[in-house]
Amino acid sequence: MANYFNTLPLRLQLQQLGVCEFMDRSEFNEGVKKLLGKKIVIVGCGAQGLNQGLNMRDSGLDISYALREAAIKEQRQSYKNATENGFNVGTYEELIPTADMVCNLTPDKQHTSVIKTIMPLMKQGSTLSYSHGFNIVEEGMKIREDITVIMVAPKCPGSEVREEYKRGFGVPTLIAVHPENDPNGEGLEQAKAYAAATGGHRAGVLRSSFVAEVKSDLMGEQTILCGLLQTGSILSFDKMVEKGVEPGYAAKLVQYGWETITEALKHGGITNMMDRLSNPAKIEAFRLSEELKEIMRPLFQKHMDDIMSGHFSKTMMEDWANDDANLLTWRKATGETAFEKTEIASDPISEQEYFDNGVLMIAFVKSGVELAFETMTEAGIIAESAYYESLHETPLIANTIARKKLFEMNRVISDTAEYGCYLFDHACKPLLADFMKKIDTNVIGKSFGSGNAVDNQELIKVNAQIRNHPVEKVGAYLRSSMTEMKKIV
Ligand SMILES: NC(=O)C1=CN([C@@H]2O[C@H](COP(=O)(O)OP(=O)(O)OC[C@H]3O[C@@H](n4cnc5c(N)ncnc54)[C@H](OP(=O)(O)O)[C@@H]3O)[C@@H](O)[C@H]2O)C=CC1
Ligand SMILES: CC[C@](O)(C(C)=O)C(=O)O
Ligand SMILES: [Mg+2]
Ligand SMILES: [Mg+2]
Repeated sequence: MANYFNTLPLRLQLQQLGVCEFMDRSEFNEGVKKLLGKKIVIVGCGAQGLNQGLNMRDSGLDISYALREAAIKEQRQSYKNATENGFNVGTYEELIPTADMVCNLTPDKQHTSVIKTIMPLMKQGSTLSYSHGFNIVEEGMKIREDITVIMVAPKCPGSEVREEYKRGFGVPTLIAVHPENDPNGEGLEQAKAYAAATGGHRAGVLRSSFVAEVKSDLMGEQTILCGLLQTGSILSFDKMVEKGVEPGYAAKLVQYGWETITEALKHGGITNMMDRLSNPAKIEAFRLSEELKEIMRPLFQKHMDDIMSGHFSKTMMEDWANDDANLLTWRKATGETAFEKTEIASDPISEQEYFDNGVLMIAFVKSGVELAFETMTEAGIIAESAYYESLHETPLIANTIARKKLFEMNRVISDTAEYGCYLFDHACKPLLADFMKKIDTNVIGKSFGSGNAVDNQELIKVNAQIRNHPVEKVGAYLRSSMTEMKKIV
């Protein structure tokens, strides 16, 4: 097999990268009707498998799980996930042959072996679904011509796919039909019904492509969503402790700080997050963010370039072949960091204090969201897709850190995302060494200071630059359709 994207002429590469149509809510008026009564078998009951299955069953669909025999025999966590939630569980041979749709929700590393095992069992004219484009695009997997191949990709960790659904909302979702596999022309209608079944239509659905999804997803997860939140967590915590802030307080400010400050982002963009600061603190956060953008831009561009060329995928697949040696080493090292090992203080921190004492964290979020958006759109990814993959998903990742720090984030995200997160973190921390030397507790751990007096012209200029960033423009438009979005903090 060869990287599918790299086999395309530039004309088609740009065409597939540019597939991105925001789908009006009225396009989902049929709801799940297209899949009602169909046998849907999910392979893999992990972060996405379990939570998508719960949502789809609650939406009225016939869901069961086909697990590998070892998982059933040893009653592994995936088996417990499925059976403890009352789902029918069987082997591939028992369930795949009668399935109308098979959802491959196993780890990306396993896709080629899983598809080779289940494809011969799939009935003529059935449908195969993915939630990430890696196997089709980066590995170039070929699927039997009679099988329809679709993608329904939540721009969200599996746990929050379920939590937002239970709140009566959903998560932004990219849907796609593989152009090489749509024999009956039914792929899009099936993908729409699947997205509605997960609740995605309540947050926003983009008609995308396998290429556009995989290239944007890899970039978002490696940079702003996981990589920079990991780097920012560790650097912010270490700086506070170095400067004498009580470690338990420092750990709590970071663990819950991302969720609190990005809740403001989720509802009102970078503008609203920055408006939660005093004028002097806002100007300082803006200054820090501009400096961070200048330092990190080459790294963001390198990650985008390596994703586009296939170099990232090649590097990660070399680790797959080496029994995930790097992934497991880096996962262990993350668990050994002082931030991860420090017990949080019991004293409460007010919602506003997370803003007042977290100016540096706000600068990290602003710089990372803007840089990821700018780098993706410069590389041909369309603004709506870049928004979902940067600004909107950051709070959803922050929710996982609030639960159990970086351990929880790296547990819930895919192994692919976790690997990319560590790659970024290892490169970014030394890049920010000189920047962090100048950081003091006035921007992380203690209040930036009282008073609100600033120079009018400077404030007007800063406010204009914040409000006029293109991510704010497309965000205001996309959030206007998120009428069921709920408060979390
Ligand atoms: N995690 C996330 O939030 C997101 C993930 N995705 C995509 O969703 C897909 C699933 O990822 P994710 O939910 O993180 O996966 P998880 O690692 O959480 O779960 C994988 C599941 O697959 C099973 N599994 C592992 N190896 C094999 C194998 N060789 N054969 C059969 N089953 C196997 C595991 O069960 P057991 O080991 O017990 O057999 C487990 O149930 C990926 O394509 C990912 O890129 C997309 C968006 C977000
Ligand atoms: C951010 C990581 C992710 O892409 C996701 C939750 O969307 C993943 O692969 O886990
Ligand atoms: Mg993602
Ligand atoms: Mg991903």
